[in-house]
Amino acid sequence: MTDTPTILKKIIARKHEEVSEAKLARSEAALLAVADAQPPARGFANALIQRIENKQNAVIAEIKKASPSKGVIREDFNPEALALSYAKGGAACLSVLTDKDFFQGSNAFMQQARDAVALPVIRKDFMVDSYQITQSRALGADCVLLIVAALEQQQLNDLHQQAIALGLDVLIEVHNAAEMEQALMLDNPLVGINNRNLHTFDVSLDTTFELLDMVPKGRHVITESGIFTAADVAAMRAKDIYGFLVGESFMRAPDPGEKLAELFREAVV
Ligand SMILES: O=C(O)c1ccccc1NCC(=O)[C@H](O)[C@H](O)COP(=O)(O)O
Repeated sequence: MTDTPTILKKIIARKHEEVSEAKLARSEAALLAVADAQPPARGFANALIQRIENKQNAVIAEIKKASPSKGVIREDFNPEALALSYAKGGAACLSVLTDKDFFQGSNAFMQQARDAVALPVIRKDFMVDSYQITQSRALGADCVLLIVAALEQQQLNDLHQQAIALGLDVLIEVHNAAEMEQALMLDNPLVGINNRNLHTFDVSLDTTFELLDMVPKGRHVITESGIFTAADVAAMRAKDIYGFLVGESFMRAPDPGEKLAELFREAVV
């Protein structure tokens, strides 16, 4: 594990408590039976890669009510309506925050969004235990996020292997060069570069630009956080980055899907 920022430490500590509580309510074996009965996942990575390889914008549109850095972002919050709006606006995939204590999310939000549209969905949460991977599949997620800063290398390997075995795709998230090296040890097509510094909450798109050269052919970059303008999108596209994960900018707009279409249409160069 790299130097863990305070907020991440707090979130991780809470996640361990949540997992212990959840295990008392339902065993992992019981959850596995539910996971095994799920229909095949929707192909999160494929939906992105098809677009990226054609130099088309591949947008993961995020459903996020609140965050530790910004507090409440959107009062008028209906996951089903937001998913429909994003599908209409041209999203490739959805991201739904399921963490309750720090993001005011819920597992039900993810299921409501997924049921409303045909788009693949990533369960956006902080994975620290195999229980959560099984739980994600049981809840109907198509992909999970693994944050390198939150895991030891062995845990990262194990959770990744488990997710793939369950039919889930994985987005591996990094913030710096050391984490990128750790991420690249795994055979995984999607690498998320998060532009948000979790120590200070500062956001700099330079994080993506600085780490880009480390990414070998065959891996696909998703730039995460801090995309607000058509110029931001154009700057990424100029560096051959076509994968985007965007939350706040859409969530603050009256019609998030319309905002998506506007931001990414204008930016096509
Ligand atoms: O958003 C936060 O404040 C935050 C704090 C601590 C850990 C993670 C955090 N955000 C999760 C995300 O990765 C973003 O929701 C996602 O990249 C979208 O970012 P944005 O477009 O800036 O909302």
